[in-house]
Amino acid sequence: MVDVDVSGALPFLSEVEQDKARQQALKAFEQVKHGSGEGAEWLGWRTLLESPNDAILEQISSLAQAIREDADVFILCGIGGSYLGAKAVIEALGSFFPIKQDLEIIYAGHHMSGRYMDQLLQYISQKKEDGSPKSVYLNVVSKSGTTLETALSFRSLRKWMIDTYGEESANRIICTTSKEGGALNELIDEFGYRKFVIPDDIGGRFSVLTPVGLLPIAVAGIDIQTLFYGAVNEYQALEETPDHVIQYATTRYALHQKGKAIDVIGSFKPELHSFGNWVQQLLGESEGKDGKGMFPATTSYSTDLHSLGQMIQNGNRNMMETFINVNEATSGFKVESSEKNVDNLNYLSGKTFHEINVKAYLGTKEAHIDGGVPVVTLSIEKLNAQHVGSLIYFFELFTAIYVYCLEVNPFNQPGVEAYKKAMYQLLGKE
Ligand SMILES: O=P(O)(O)OC[C@H]1O[C@H](O)[C@H](O)[C@@H](O)[C@@H]1O
Repeated sequence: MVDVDVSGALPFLSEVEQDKARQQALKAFEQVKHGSGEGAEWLGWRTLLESPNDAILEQISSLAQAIREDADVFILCGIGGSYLGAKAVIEALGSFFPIKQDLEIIYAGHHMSGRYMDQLLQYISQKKEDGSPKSVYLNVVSKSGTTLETALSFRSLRKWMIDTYGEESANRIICTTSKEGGALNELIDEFGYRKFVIPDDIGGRFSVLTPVGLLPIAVAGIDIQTLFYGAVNEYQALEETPDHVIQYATTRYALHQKGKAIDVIGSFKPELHSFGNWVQQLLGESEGKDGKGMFPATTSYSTDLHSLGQMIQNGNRNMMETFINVNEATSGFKVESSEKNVDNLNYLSGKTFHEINVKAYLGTKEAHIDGGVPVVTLSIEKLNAQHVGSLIYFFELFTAIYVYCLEVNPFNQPGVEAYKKAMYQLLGKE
């Protein structure tokens, strides 16, 4: 289970403030549980875990295995909830550097850089060392099937696939979209592409445990059954004993009520950087409505202590901080001893980087609390598929509960349309 430590935030709140917020969080949890809150038609991310569909997990795993055996490159074409969850898990559990001979995952469709597309097409067109062409698979993910960034990139990539593989391209293109509607479904009908469905009752940012996230994650070689059942376990545990998630929601809500406007969400594990980006969308699109919500700012430590650390320590006191910790070391890499000790680092000889990093976390936490930043720490035991699955569901449930505390519908994102409207007008779309 995800562990929650709010002791670094409590000194900033009175008992009365905590009690009031706790009542609100308990009420919000009941709304989620009984589907009685606004937007309750979007609770499919819970039903998914209540009654797991092993057949779909199996189907995704075996397709992923076949792709892994044949592919050199797997392109995930999507934006927002259609790629952030997969990227988060792949980076959390994968390798920092490409492993030779291993399949390469490339992201596309998440911006409109022509230079990126140009270079991507050149890159996948390059021959392998033995002179043979690269084997490329393309997974386009779009719930609406109409998102401009994704659709534009898919148009170019699909053309490249057809030019390169001819009719066989149909076996190499996999579409993940809604059951019906959208341009993507028309292409699927016309060209017979393989299709995975995003359930109607699950919004993009809550969709990582559907084929949206699971196919790319499985293609990356991660055990999706373990990931999924890690989430199922967390779901079951929190239905029984929601104390941890309620504590975090209570604290964050009480701090927001006191004027905190930014939640700096950081980890001392750089492999969790993209996980922070996933949390950023999950919270940002859920809570940022009606003039309410905290800005979710993702940081990666200790890197950002050398850029944002000053701001967090002494800047405007309008922020709180959420640390995401992993208790167990992910490597035993050690500081070696040096005979001459010119760099004066021998006092650290024999220690692991993990041990030093833990001290950096503890020191940072202490300093930030002293500097007036309330701190909450969320911890998982190990960085593996099971615990990352737990963390995913923890954040999903937390988001729903916390946003209901604000009396906001967590599941829509009406504001995102504003820029699209203005952009399409400028582009002359009919
Ligand atoms: O999956 P799609 O329909 O392409 O949507 C991709 C993303 O774009 C939108 O503008 C939404 O704000 C996001 O919530 C969504 O995840």
